[in-house]
This record gives sequence, structure tokens and C-alpha cells, in this order.
Amino acid sequence: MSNQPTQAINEFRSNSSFDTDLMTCFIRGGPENVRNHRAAVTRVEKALGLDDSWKLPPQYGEQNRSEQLLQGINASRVMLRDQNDHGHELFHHRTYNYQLANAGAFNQSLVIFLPCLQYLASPEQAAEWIPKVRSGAITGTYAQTELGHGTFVRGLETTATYDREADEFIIHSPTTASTKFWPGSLGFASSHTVTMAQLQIDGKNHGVHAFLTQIRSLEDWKPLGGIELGDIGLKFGYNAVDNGYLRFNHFRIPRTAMLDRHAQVLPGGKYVSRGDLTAMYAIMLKLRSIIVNGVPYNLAQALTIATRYSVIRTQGLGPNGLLAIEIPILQYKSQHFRILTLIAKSYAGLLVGRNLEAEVSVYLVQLTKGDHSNSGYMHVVCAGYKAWASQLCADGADDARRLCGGQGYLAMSGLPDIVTHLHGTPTFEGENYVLWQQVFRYLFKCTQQLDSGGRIPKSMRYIADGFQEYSSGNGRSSIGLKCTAHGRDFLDPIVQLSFYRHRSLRLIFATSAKINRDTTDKEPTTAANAWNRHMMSIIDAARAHIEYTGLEAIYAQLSAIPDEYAMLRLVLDRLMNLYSLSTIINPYTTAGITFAEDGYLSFSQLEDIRGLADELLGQLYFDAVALTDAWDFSDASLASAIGCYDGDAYERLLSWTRQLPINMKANKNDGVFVPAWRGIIQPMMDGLKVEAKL
Ligand SMILES: Cc1cc2nc3c(=O)[nH]c(=O)nc-3n(C[C@H](O)[C@H](O)[C@H](O)COP(=O)(O)OP(=O)(O)OC[C@H]3O[C@@H](n4cnc5c(N)ncnc54)[C@H](O)[C@@H]3O)c2cc1C
Repeated sequence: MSNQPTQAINEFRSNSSFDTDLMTCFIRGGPENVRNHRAAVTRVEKALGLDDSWKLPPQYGEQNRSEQLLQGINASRVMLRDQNDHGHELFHHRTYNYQLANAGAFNQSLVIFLPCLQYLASPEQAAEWIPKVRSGAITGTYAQTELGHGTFVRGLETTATYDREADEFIIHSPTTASTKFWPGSLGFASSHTVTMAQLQIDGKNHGVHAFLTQIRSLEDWKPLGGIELGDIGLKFGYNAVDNGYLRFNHFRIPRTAMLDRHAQVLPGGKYVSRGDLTAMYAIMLKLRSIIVNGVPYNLAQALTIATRYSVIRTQGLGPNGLLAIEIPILQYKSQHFRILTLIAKSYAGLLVGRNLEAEVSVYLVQLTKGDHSNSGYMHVVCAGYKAWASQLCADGADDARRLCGGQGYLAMSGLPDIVTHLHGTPTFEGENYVLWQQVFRYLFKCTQQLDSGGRIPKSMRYIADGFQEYSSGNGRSSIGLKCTAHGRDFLDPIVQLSFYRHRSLRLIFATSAKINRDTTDKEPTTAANAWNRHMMSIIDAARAHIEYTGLEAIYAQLSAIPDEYAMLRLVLDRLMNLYSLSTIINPYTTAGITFAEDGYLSFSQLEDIRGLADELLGQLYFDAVALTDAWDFSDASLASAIGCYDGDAYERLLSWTRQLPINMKANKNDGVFVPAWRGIIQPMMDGLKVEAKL
């Protein structure tokens, strides 16, 4: 190990402005959580043989598809066992290496299959099945998506037809497009699924319902008769899990296998609806909030690697090429800006996620009391934050990868796996562009209510307050409004919230006005066409609303920070100021246009904001390493040759490179890669010699 990089990285650590351990406790929710989590991760890493950071992690060897899956299934087994042996649920939502739980073969069982039973099953069904899932006696997944339909659930084609004689359902895949395709752990790791299928009784379709379906024998794990299934192959990411396909050929299950908390089929075929959507809402909201809470960790993983590497890597002789020694790349302003604004986003995601979790918990209690009054609002909040957080973190992690230059493109940097994993999140559990529309649909309804003199929910009060100012004539009445702040005013959260609020109101009312105009003009178009025509404005407005309420959530969290973390206020304030201001002036995105396009913020105000962002970057420079250390990722969980805690990137990368099986095998043959030499290169050379003679 060489000392130089460790010294460089430690210099940052000793110059940071806050206590890293205290920040870890803040991030993880207290010292006890930190201790328990560290102990569990250490046990799992040891059991998987990952605890020596100088040893090449197995995934960088020559793993084929089968070996990747085996490694993933084994890791999942170890996590499940650790939870059972030590009585905790730390891996229910995230794996030991912080991937969302659906990336682990049996974790899928806990993150989605289990909640389906908790919220969709009757008490009797739940009592029978839940203990089996918790202990691992059965493993399950959630089979909704089909080849032909993912987003549009009503379009699913799998059928569950009631057979009165046998008192059973016949589950069937009538077309190629109805093949279940994508569910995690479906290929080989699950014994059961919750299958979403169209319920048919006496030729009448009752819509999509959930059926607990055993798909494999618990004796020999063979697929049951009438079932064809398997893995869907290599994916962009998520390769340690067996996302699978499944076809049903008139497969029979008992009538009691329909999860019947909110609808039941009685013996003889009578359909009884309890009209209770609680269950569906609860699961969807919970899963989305898990994503919102999970993805900032993945962004922070990518940034931990990129920050450590940017401190130890030196390249070039300074901005003018005039310095005598090469400088750490973090000193280049573009690197400095990108890393710190991304770190700010990871903390923004953490705080928004925390706020959301609290809101979801309150809502779930309301639901258990039969109070649905908040359902529309909570649906919007979870959909919007899921779309916001998944995009922010996926894009951010990819930039973190680019921040490491060529090395970031190496699998052994750990970054491609983090990035590709994150890039699944904008797609599953509600495709983001579809979710943005759901957010706006709710906002649009609010504006229609106000137009007709009605009232809107209290949680949307800012829209009611802005109604007079912003609503008339395509939002034109807001055009003359100007922000009056200048200079250091922009560091005031109230000022920041005021221009996020302005932008959101303006876009919501202007977009609503455009849709209304198109549906009521002389040549009216249908509402659906108007919607489609203005979809990009719709997405802009929905985003602006979520970014405004997200910033409110961030400042609400900061103002309620417990006393024991008061010492962190300064650095967190700086970070959140940087997050809020750099969203407007970031030269790499066009998101800032909507803050200024109507003249609300002037050129000189934007310059003030740029100056303040610059000042914040300077204040946070030496905090960069500590801000990422504080997330407390072990070396094994990062699986990065260039991002280990000691900063010894070059030595470790070269060591791992030498351990690559392809190099080890070649070295046994004096550095010759025999199959390439014997099979291709040698015959080619021989051919060239013959040609040359001719
Ligand atoms: C890693 C991963 C894990 C998954 N795990 C599971 C699982 O466990 N169980 C399961 O059932 N499924 C799973 N899925 C499937 C996933 O839920 C679907 O892929 C997702 O719902 C998107 O649906 P789709 O593939 O049909 O995309 P499509 O809906 O076909 O989307 C394609 C494009 O069309 C656009 N589009 C579609 N509809 C609209 C619209 N109304 N307005 C505007 N644009 C639109 C989208 O924005 C997108 O750009 C998983 C997927 C991934 C990637």
C-alpha cells in the first residue's frame, strides 16, 4: 500500500468542518441503528468472503449468467438467515450492498410479496402464509407485468376463470403478449407468485385481481404442471437476480387462493366486492416510498467513489498549466461543482425521503381507521417523489461515473453496477413520465375546482392562495411579477421557497389554462388530445410542484433537527442552499429556464445566485470526503477498486487487474491467451505468410 493517496484523503478528513460520526448517526437515525447495521453488514460480508478489500470481488471474474445468479441467490440466502438468526429486518428494503431489495433473489419476497399478503390477504390467508414467507419456507414474487403491458394495468391479458364444478380458478396465458415478463426472482428463485389476472366469472370480466399461485414444487423445486418459466437473460443491471418469464396453460388453483381482503368469490361464483381500495393504495405507496428512501443511498455510493478518487487523482498543472506539481482533479471547478452539487442532491434526497416516510406512516394509520380523505394527495406525493428521486439519483450517479474518467467506465470501479441498478428505478413501480402525468392530473383537478368556486384539500393550500394572482388568461397575470430579493437574500429559505413557489404556480395555472382553452375553443379538441398536445408542459408543471414541495420538506426537516445534531446545522444549511440555488444555475441542465423565462428572476439576480453558489462551493470544499464518508459504506459494499476508504486506488486497481482470471490463465502460459492465439491469431498469421509467399 502506498501512503501518498491515504495522506491526501486524510488531509481532507482532518480539515472537514463537522464530526463525521455524528453525521453518520444523523443519516442512519441514531447510534444504535449505526451499530446494528454495521454489525449485520459485517457478518454478511464475512459469510460471503468479501471482507478483504485487496481480493478481487467475484463479480469481476469470469462469471457467466448462471454464476451471477448463483452468487445473487447465495447472498440473498445469507441475508435472510442473518435476519432470522439475529431477529432484525435490516435487509427487507435494501440489500447488504444498498441495492433496492428487488435486486436480491429472496429479498423480493420480503419487499413486495410479503406486503401483498399483508394488505391484500384476508386475516385467515395472512395467518397461514405470512409466517412461511418470513421464515423463508416459501419464497415469492409479484407477477404483474406482461410482454404486452406494463404501464397500463387494465390491459393485462392473463385470465383467472372461475370453474364452478371444481370450485377452482383456471389461470391461463391466452396470447404471446400475455406472458408474464420481468417479475424479479420469477425465473428460478420463487416458489410462489402473487399473479395479477383478469377475473372472469360466467363470461363476465371483473377486472384485475391478485391470486396467490404456487409455481414450483417445494419438494424438488420443479415447475408445477401447466407452468412454463425461466430467466429473461442478461439485463442492463440487476443481473444477480432472476427476473423471469412465466406462461400458464390452464393452470388450476383453489378458489381460496384469490387474495380476498377487498373482493371475494363465494362458492358457486358470487362476486362480493368490499369496495375497499385501502390495500392497493397501501402497497403502492409503501413501495414508492421505499424507492424514494433507497435511491439517495445509491447516489451517495457513487459519490463516495467519485469523491475519494477525485482527491487522490492528480492530473495537469493547474488551470493555467503553470503550477509546478499536478493538482487533484477536485480542484478543477467543473469537477468541484459537479461533485458538491451532486452530494447536495444526495442529502436533499435523504431529507425528502425522511419527510415522505413520516407522511406515509401517518397515512397508513389513517387507512387502518377507514379514513381515505388523504388518498388522492398521498398518491400524488408518492408518485411525484418517486419520479423526482429516481431521476435525480440515476442521472447523478451516471455523472459520478463520468467524473472518474476512463476508470469510471471499468466494472471494477463499482460505478457501472451502481448506475445500471439505479437506471431501473425510473421504469419500475410506475414509469416516471406516466407518474408525472398522474401528479399533474391532481393539480389540474384542483385548478378546475377553484375555477368553479369549489374548495381544494388543505394540503394544496398554496394553490388556492395563488389562484387569484395566477389563474387568468394563460397565467398571464403572473407575468409582471418580479422577485425583489438581491445579494445574500438568496440564502434565506423563505426567499428560495418564494421563487420555487412562483415557478410552480405559474406553470400549473398556465398549463391548466392551455388545456382548458383547447377543449373549449371554437374548434374544440377532446380533453385527451389536449392533454397529449401539452404533455411536456404538464411534466414541467408537475416537476415544478414536486421541487417546490420537496424544498419545503427539506427545510421542515432542517428546522426540526434534534438538539443532539445541532452541530451539523451549519454544513447542512450550506448543502441545502447549494442544492436549492444550483438547481437554477446548473449549466448542465435546462431546468433553470422555467425560473427565469417569465422575467421573475432577472439577469443580475441570476448572477447573485451564481456568486453565492460559488461561495458555498468554497466553504464545502474540504467537507467533500467527510460528507460521503458519513454514509458509512463499507469497502465491500462499494466493490470499487478506486473508491476504497484508504484511497489507495492505483495499487488496488492494479492488484485486482492482476487477479483477473483471464490474466492469471494467460500468465500460466507465459502471457499468451491460448484460445485466441491457437484458434484465431496463429491461423491468421499463418494465412498471411502463405499469402505473402504467393
Ligand atoms: C429492473 C426491473 C424490475 C422489474 N420488476 C418487476 C416485478 O417484480 N414485477 C413486475 O410485474 N414487473 C416488473 N418490472 C416491469 C416494470 O414494472 C415495467 O417495465 C414498467 O411498469 C414499465 O412498463 P412497460 O415496460 O410496459 O413500459 P411502457 O409502458 O411500454 O413504456 C415505454 C415508453 O412508453 C411511454 N409511455 C407508456 N405509456 C404512456 C403514457 N400513458 N403517457 C406517456 N408515455 C407513455 C413511457 O414513458 C416509456 O417511455 C420490472 C422492470 C425492471 C426494469
